[in-house]
Amino acid sequence: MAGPQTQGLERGRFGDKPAKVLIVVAPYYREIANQLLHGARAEIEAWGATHETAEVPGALEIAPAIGMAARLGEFHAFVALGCVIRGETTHYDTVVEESAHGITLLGLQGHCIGNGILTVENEEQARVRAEASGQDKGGGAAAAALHLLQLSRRWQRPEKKLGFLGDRLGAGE
Ligand SMILES: Nc1c(NC[C@H](O)[C@H](O)[C@H](O)CO)[nH]c(=O)[nH]c1=O
Ligand SMILES: CC(=O)[C@@H](O)COP(=O)(O)O
Repeated sequence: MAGPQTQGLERGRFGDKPAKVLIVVAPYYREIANQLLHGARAEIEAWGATHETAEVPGALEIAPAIGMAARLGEFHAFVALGCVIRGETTHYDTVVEESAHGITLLGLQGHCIGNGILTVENEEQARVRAEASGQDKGGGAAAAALHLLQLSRRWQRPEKKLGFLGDRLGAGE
């Protein structure tokens, strides 16, 4: 399993209805993006979930794209993939901070999102972190998103599924 081994949460299939994951990738550095995608897709499939992929121009567009897709209600979890490499100006700081901030805001709205946007000094640092056979940050981001989905499903109260009837029956009190 990619990423930190979260205690008590193992890869679990999501019942008979596989989870549907949207990967939003910014292929600003195409080869790095491909490595991240490879790791993320392998991890999602290991969880018994399905995936679709959407490309955006750069890391700053990832959170807006996820926000648009989340409003469709078609996907259960999201994975953000990209690579930001420091240049000569302070633009790096803007791209790094705002791309992460946008993802955090969406997560705080209850969306299950894993952040696999690399923020590095050079392409070698990116390569080591992107390779599925290396640090596999793409797989780690996918695992994080699916852990959040697993938690959300664990915490869903049965009466919530019953709706009005559950409230009337006082379930869960
Ligand atoms: N420098 C990098 C960027 N910059 C582009 C921005 O993300 C954005 O697409 C642009 O400002 C238009 O809104 N993006 C990356 O993903 N990686 C970089 O290193
Ligand atoms: C992360 C960036 O925005 C950076 O690649 C842009 O490079 P520069 O700061 O040299 O314009």
